Amino acid sequence: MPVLNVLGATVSYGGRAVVRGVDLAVAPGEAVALMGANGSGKSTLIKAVAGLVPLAGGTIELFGAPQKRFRDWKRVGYVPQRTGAASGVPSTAAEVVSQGRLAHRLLGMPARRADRDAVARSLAEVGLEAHAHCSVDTLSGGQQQRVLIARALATEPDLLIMDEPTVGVDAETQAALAAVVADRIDAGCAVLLVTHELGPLTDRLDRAVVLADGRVVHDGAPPRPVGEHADPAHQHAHPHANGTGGEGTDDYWGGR
Ligand SMILES: Nc1ncnc2c1ncn2[C@@H]1O[C@H](COP(=O)(O)OP(=O)(O)OP(=O)(O)O)[C@@H](O)[C@H]1O
Repeated sequence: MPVLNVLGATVSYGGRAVVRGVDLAVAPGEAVALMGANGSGKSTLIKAVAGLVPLAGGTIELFGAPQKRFRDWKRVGYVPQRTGAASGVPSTAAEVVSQGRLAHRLLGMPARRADRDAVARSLAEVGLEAHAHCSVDTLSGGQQQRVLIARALATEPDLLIMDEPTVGVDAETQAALAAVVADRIDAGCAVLLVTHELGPLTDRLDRAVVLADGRVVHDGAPPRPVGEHADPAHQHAHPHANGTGGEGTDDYWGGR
């Protein structure tokens, strides 16, 4: 049974469909990259999976349950895109990461030792144990991004959904975070990762799903960086940018 099964999903903003009839299944322990040009609908699709935007059509099942009836959100960790962890309300890194434990706690009950341990462990995993009691608005953008990753890890999810989690994070830290996620994959956690770059987690990906204009145009082997795409300094051309070639096109996918 897939941990995630998206069938014919359509999402519209103001009557404009930006995700159009997407099918996407993720098996237990599978690591899937969701790729495609800017504006192709990647973030919108995973927000729909996380229950943050409604479907205009199709269905989403989580762990075999229709999303509408799904209540076991502690099995799902979500790292949003580059919003920053600072909310305007002063919160420490540990407080933000504690949000990842809310679904584990009984209503109105204080954090138990298991909750506190999970928060401390997750902060350590992203290398921020020394910053636990710092207000997140005093942290750098990359550190704030790591706080959001720690929050999702603290959930101890069986499905980890991440929207470009390492944007603004330096290469060394990206490699460390990839190792943390790889450990979770080894422990049986499924991963759905929105990414533009073939980063240090590439070797651990089982599949890549590519969207173009809200539709799936590839579902299969992850791309292998070849030629100029292998160069980290290469600027990927996006179809939206110049009307030709780019990620999510036949050009990028070797003329399939
Ligand atoms: N809240 C919103 N209201 C209206 N339109 C939106 C909203 N969010 C996204 N869109 C539009 O929906 C389309 C898909 O956006 P989405 O953010 O899902 O793309 P993406 O593939 O994640 O892009 P990127 O790689 O730039 O993050 C875009 O045209 C975007 O402008």
